[in-house]
Amino acid sequence: MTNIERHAYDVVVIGAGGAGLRAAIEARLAGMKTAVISKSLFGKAHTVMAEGGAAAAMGNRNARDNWMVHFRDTMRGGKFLNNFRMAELHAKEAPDRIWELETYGALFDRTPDGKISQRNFGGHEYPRLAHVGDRTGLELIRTLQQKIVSLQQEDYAETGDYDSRLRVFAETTITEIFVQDGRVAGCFGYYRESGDFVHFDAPSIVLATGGVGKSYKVTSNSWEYTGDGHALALRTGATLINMEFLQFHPTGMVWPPSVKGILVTESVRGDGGVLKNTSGKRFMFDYVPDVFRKQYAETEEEADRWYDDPDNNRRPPELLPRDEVARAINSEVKEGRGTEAGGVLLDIASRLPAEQVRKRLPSMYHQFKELADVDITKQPMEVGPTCHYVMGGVEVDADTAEAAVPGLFAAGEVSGGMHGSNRLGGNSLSDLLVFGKRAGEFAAKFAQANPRIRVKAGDIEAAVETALAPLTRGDAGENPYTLHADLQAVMGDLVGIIRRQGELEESLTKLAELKERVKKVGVGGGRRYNPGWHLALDLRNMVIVSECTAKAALEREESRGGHTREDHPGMSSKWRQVNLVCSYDGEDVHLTHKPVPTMRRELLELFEVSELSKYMTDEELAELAEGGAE
Ligand SMILES: Cc1cc2nc3c(=O)[nH]c(=O)nc-3n(C[C@H](O)[C@H](O)[C@H](O)COP(=O)(O)OP(=O)(O)OC[C@H]3O[C@@H](n4cnc5c(N)ncnc54)[C@H](O)[C@@H]3O)c2cc1C
Repeated sequence: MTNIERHAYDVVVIGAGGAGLRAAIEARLAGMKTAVISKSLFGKAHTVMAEGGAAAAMGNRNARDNWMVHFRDTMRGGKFLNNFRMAELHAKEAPDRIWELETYGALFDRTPDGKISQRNFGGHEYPRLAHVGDRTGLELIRTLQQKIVSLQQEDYAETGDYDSRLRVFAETTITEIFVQDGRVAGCFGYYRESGDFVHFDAPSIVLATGGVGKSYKVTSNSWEYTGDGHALALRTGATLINMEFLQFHPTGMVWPPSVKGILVTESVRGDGGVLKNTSGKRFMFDYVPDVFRKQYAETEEEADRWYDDPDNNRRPPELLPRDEVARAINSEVKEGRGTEAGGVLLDIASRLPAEQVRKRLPSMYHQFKELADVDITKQPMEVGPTCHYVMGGVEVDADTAEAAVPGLFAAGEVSGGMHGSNRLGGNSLSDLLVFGKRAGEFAAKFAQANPRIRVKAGDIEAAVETALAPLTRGDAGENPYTLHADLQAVMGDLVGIIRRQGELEESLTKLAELKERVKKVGVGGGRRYNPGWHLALDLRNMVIVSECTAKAALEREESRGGHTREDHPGMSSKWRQVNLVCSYDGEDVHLTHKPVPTMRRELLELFEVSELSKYMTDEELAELAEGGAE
């Protein structure tokens, strides 16, 4: 019989990025015995890579900023498909979450008068991103870890055991969540180093596993982003929404090939960097869509004046939301005005003195110097779109972060709804703080009200069998690395930044083949640190999540945010009313249409009717007018 280490907790948090750590802190503060589990080393989560900052309407740089402006910007960025309640809570609570981080010991950059500094970012009307140079995620993770350690020290003082109430399980991958009596009962996984199995009985589980980018070849995401939380949720009977919406960040490195996809932070543009094609033209002025025309400058002179006088000038078009900039770069390259490596030029060298570039963008300076031998204080960077963020995710209740299965919660990038069809830069770090806290709080409440159930031995045995299957097949099975490359080719070539009906249909045929091949994946060697085995298990998740994206992308016949259909180029107000919901029957993904929740009236009134008319149907506008003109 296989040896399995068994634990019992009140709350188990899967994921130790910003969302997971914030949730774990909250659950422990509520007195719950909490485990936090991380596939990677503790501290190496994706959050650590975040560069630009966390968006929160603190009004430190411009006193006109407030939650209503932030809410408006977020809804505009998401093209009105956002779960409005999530966007509202996020805008209202983000400042408190940032100030709270200071009480945990975070050291943000400062304004001359000593407040937390805030920088400009695409789609944000005012400077709003609290930051630490271009290494904000590092400080965020450092601070949250420090808080965890301080809580463990308190527990040690009381119980003599650091892990008595809050324990970290690093380099531990969860492969299964168990549901019993209609609610969550526990989860199962393996230690990456030893390959030994571990099981947790727990009434509440928080998914905080991040995104899905590793299904794409050109991506800013790290090896961890294999959609595990998305797939775990589906397999427990929970649902995903908005999976067709993937953010292709406009500026990833395009050269040299070995580093293709690595992120070039939007802060470069926020701090004055401009995009040019190979003829030297600042091309973004040609790509301002009608819905944004009023807010963006029409000439280079006005755009340049905005940096010093934002109240009397309109923003540079380089700071349009990411989907717009990514599509513009894609068009320039396609029309032959890109570089040989398939990118365009991002110039900060001619815009800021060298010492300012090094001070404000130290990571970018080193990244280009070390990886591409380019000195960005002297030369432009070569950049192009890279798969960066998934807007889609676990369908949750906005206030409690609870998924469709009782006891299952989700926060951070793995959850869906908050960002609609496109996320604004900086809104992820604030999202994971706001909803990480909420998920921890409500997971704790659920655990208080629902006793632990002991997972049935048969369910655990089945999980062991599934985990061991690739090793049992051995080298005779399908090679996981080949399968991964094939999956990335399908997703990159057929479900990429610009989508077409025929290609999406082809992707589904190919994904069905891949799904069968993944069932036959095999690896040699044993359980002790075996990356081939780890990938074999991850593929099971990637292939289901990719099916969700491809099916939803085929279904949605319009272009909106992170979903561009060449054959349906415009936004459709009918489609704005629809969320595509994915469920899973153990074999196939199924799609259903669900109405997008209707925004409360006082929130609708934050927008001019002329703006709403760009998004809403005539019936919706008539209804709004009937309610009385305000
Ligand atoms: C280069 C880069 C720069 C960015 N810059 C910004 C920025 O400036 N501002 C901003 O708002 N956003 C930024 N983002 C986006 C943002 O960093 C992420 O969306 C966010 O950090 C996600 O946080 P999270 O807590 O949801 O997930 P993560 O921080 O990725 O954490 C996921 C955790 O889940 C664990 N995990 C995954 N699967 C399993 C499993 N099966 N079992 C156990 N553990 C598992 C991982 O090990 C990890 O601990 C950036 C992203 C990148 C890639």
